[in-house]
Amino acid sequence: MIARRACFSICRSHAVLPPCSAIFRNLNVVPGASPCRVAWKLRGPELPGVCITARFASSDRQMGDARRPLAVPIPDLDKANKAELLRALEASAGSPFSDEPICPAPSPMVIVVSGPSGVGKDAVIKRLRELREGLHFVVTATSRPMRPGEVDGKDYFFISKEEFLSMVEKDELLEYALVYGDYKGIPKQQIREYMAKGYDIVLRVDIQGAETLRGILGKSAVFIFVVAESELAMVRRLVDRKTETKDSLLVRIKTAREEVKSIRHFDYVVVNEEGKLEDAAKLVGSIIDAEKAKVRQRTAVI
Ligand SMILES: Nc1ncnc2c1ncn2[C@@H]1O[C@H](COP(=O)(O)OP(=O)(O)OP(=O)(O)O)[C@@H](O)[C@H]1O
Repeated sequence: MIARRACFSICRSHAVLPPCSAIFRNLNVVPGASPCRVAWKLRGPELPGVCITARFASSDRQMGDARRPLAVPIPDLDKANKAELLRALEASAGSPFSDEPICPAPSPMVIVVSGPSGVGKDAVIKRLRELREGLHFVVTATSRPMRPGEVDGKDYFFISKEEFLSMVEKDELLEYALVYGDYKGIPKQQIREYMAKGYDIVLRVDIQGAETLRGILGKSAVFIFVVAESELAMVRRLVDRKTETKDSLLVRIKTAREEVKSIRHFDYVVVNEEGKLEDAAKLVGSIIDAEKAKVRQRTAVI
């Protein structure tokens, strides 16, 4: 490969040919042989991969006949062996075929998942986690008490109000808010660390958090709004979850009615229908795939 590149760059530099007789001598090729035949000799096993093609394009120009088409025989497609055919095609195309990727790998992206309380954001994310690799789900820091079944460091980092405020002071949070009396915030360090490792980042925030993040990240992140198929379904889920008091339930329902209006600020909406959690999680996965296939990628810098 190195030899190929070196040779190709010599050709591109339009090096004057007389010194090439020395090159020919080293390569055991008789100067004066027809360009085409020399090309074939040099592509033999003694010099695997050396690109002669481009050099002869240059040699032709040096000979003052740039318009003369290169006489490179392309063997019959159905008879030639593949390696021979590729070499002939390379010769005719004028430069070696690169096996470098045509498009660079997409850079890690930030996906913000939001929606009213009780629509199933956590449930969708949990399923997506099982379905897809290469995603890092940022663990939010919160000052709220742990719910039964939750695990510190997995569901949230459960910290005291004082610890939370100290993180705010040190500018260690990308975004934070006081939600229903408790602090919730996104640690920056975690995002940086995982983006550096090539992971896509999923942030799960409430509507207020999504608004703040839109101000910080703008178009550099993808914003997905999760909803239930109806208000009734959303309230049922909240009731069935049995995590709220009567009062907090009412606050969440009133807030949710307002929050649905902000749907227009998002890039995508995912309807998480009753009993169709799998479909909702897969749809989020498809959105990520579609974003990765975009010609103009979003590039978030945290
Ligand atoms: N598609 C679905 N069908 C039926 N139940 C669901 C579905 N999605 C989620 N749920 C259930 O609805 C309840 C609320 O879901 P979840 O806790 O994920 O909501 P959330 O949007 O994260 O809420 P919050 O913002 O209050 O934390 C949970 O008990 C969950 O198991």
